[in-house]
Parts: sequence; C-alpha cells; structure tokens
Amino acid sequence: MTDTSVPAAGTADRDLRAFIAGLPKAELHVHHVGSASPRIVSELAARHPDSKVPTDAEALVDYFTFTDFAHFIEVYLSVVDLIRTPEDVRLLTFEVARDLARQQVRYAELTITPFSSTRRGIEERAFMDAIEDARKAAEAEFGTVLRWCFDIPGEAGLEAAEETTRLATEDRIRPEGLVSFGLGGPEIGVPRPQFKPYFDRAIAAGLRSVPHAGETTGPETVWDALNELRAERIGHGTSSAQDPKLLAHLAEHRIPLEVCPTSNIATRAVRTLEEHPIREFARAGVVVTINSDDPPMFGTDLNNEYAVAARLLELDERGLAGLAKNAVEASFLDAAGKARIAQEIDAYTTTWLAR
Ligand SMILES: Nc1ncnc2c1ncn2[C@@H]1O[C@H](CCC(=O)c2cccc(C(=O)O)c2)[C@@H](O)[C@H]1O
Ligand SMILES: [Zn+2]
Repeated sequence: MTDTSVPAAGTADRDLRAFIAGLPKAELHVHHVGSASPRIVSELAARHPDSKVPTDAEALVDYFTFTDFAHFIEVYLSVVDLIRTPEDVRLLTFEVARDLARQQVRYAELTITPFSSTRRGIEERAFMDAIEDARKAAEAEFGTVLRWCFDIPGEAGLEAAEETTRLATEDRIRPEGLVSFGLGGPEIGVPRPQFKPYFDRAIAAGLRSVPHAGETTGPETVWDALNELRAERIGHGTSSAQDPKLLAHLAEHRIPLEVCPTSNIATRAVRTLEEHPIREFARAGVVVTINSDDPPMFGTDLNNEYAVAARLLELDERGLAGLAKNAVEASFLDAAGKARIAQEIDAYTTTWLAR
C-alpha cells in the first residue's frame, strides 16, 4: 500500500478530524466494487478459493499496492471477479452503505459497472433487484440515500458501451435509483468521442453525464468529455490544471470536478500530494468536490480525504463545511433533499463552533 496518509499536524489536525467525522456529507465519486471493505473482500475471497485475491486482511494491504494505473485496473478486476452471485452484490452494496453512513454520508452517487457483472454471468434482472433491495434497506436502516451511476468500462469498447446503455435506458430493466451515466477504466488509448452516441441516448433517457476524464491523460480528454459527452461534472479532471482556458471554462460554467486526492497518488496519476493540482483548482474558482473513489483499495476513506483537502487548502471548519456543501449542490438530489442536507451542515458547523 502506498503511504498516502497525511501526517497529523497536531492538535489542530485532531480537532479538524473530529469535526470532519461528524460533518454531514455527500459523496459523488465512489465505486461500488472499489468500496468493498477488506472484510468483505476477504469474505468473498474465502468463498472463491480459486481467486488470487488474498483472504487475509494483512496480505490484502500489500495486494492493494499499485505500481501504476494499469496495475490498479488489473487488481480492481480481480476483485470484480469475486462478485459472482446476486447475494454477493446485495451484501457488498449494503455494507458499502454502512461504511458511508458511519462517516455521516447522507447521500451518495455510487458508480456501478453493470457490464462487468452481467458479462461474468450475473443475470441482469437479479443484479438490478440486488442493488435496489440493498439501496432501500440502507435508506431504511441508516437513513443514507443512495443513487446509482452506471458507467461504461471504456477499454472494453463499444460492446460494453451498447450493453451499459441498454441496461441504463430500457424501462423494463433500468433501476429506480439510477440518476447518471459515466465512463471509467483506462483513458490512454480510449478516446472519448466514440462514446458520444451512447451518452446521447443516456441523456435523452433523462440521465446526467459524469465521465472520468483527465485522470491519466491530458486536458484534451476533459474538453472531449465536455464537448462530446456533455459532461455536467468531471471525474477527477486532474490534468485541467495544465490548461488555463479549461480552468476558466470550468469555473465560468460552474462545472464541478470530482477530486479524489489519495486515489491520484495511489494510482500514480499524481506523484505526491504536495504536487496535487487541487490548489490550482481552488485559485481558479473551479467548484471542487471531495471524494474517495475506491477507498479500501487506496487505504483511505471519505473523512481522510476531507482531512487531506483541509491540509492542502488550509481550511478551517467553515472551509470544510463549504466543501461539503459544494458536493450537495453538485449532486443530482432533488432541491428539497439538497436544502435539507445543506441546513444540517450549517446547524452542525454552528453548534461545533459555539462549543
Ligand atoms: N479511479 C478510477 N479511474 C477509472 N476507473 C475506475 C477508477 N476506480 C474504479 N474504476 C472502475 O474500474 C473499472 C475498470 C474496468 C475496466 O477497465 C475493464 C476493462 C476491460 C474489461 C472489463 C470487464 O469488466 O470485462 C473492465 C470501471 O468499472 C471503473 O468504474
Ligand atoms: Zn473513479
């Protein structure tokens, strides 16, 4: 595991971490399989002894240490291979919701890659029923509202694009909780424009466009995501900092970046946290949201990502509350839901500062 934890700065850091722990949040960029906790992964690996994924939590820490992005995808797919039955899907989804609720996440848009599961033999209706059952159970038990983003694994090509679009747009199969449509996997060698017809169909069906872009390739990929895929938010958008015109465009049109600081270090997309472009984004007035991407795989969680952002952006409690409200505002939750969580954030912050 790459050591990406942020060294504690003493009392101030401890106080801010305590504030963050209780701060109501929304998470917009977090992957379904990528959020499988070491306990869940170990349990699934034990069910499938043929898997190369370690069953021991300790060994898993080393297993989740990546030499580069391609290695990350290889490890990611080995975990995808563990999800073999609708029961595995239900268990994983409910436990991910539990982990989010423990961090005071009131609302999350969870990115799911249905193609990767249906092509591995999970029947599509059973898959949708499993995620919907878990979503409703989690909302009833934890109060955490989950919505789905279905994403195309771009490297799997147009077959994956067609299948993902069908599952996301056909009334008889698309799940009730689906709100957005994305594009994940390696960017190198996977140009965005080829997916325009699929995003057009998804948008026409009422879904919101949130592709990954600029994570491992340059700002031109972010421009393509905006111009060809009509992106309303950008997953990562890390290389936007290389193009002042792009930064100005994102700021002027208030197109949020789904920033995942530790992910970018763990996948080697960015060399060190000190070099992370999040400060350039803030200086340019770009709307920044903080996310964990694949938290257990990167040895982090959403609360730690807020602590990282606090250090890099030199934020106090009000600054952190502002980041949390950015995510609520950038979400696809209805207006009443946004107002409710924003009000909770304000009340929590006021009480904290008055103590
Ligand atoms: N930071 C990330 N940046 C980008 N993506 C990320 C990130 N974190 C997680 N993902 C997920 O990784 C998967 C990649 C799956 C993939 O590439 C692939 C290639 C060929 C075949 C198949 C298959 O299933 O047969 C899958 C995607 O589902 C995506 O949602
Ligand atoms: Zn991602």
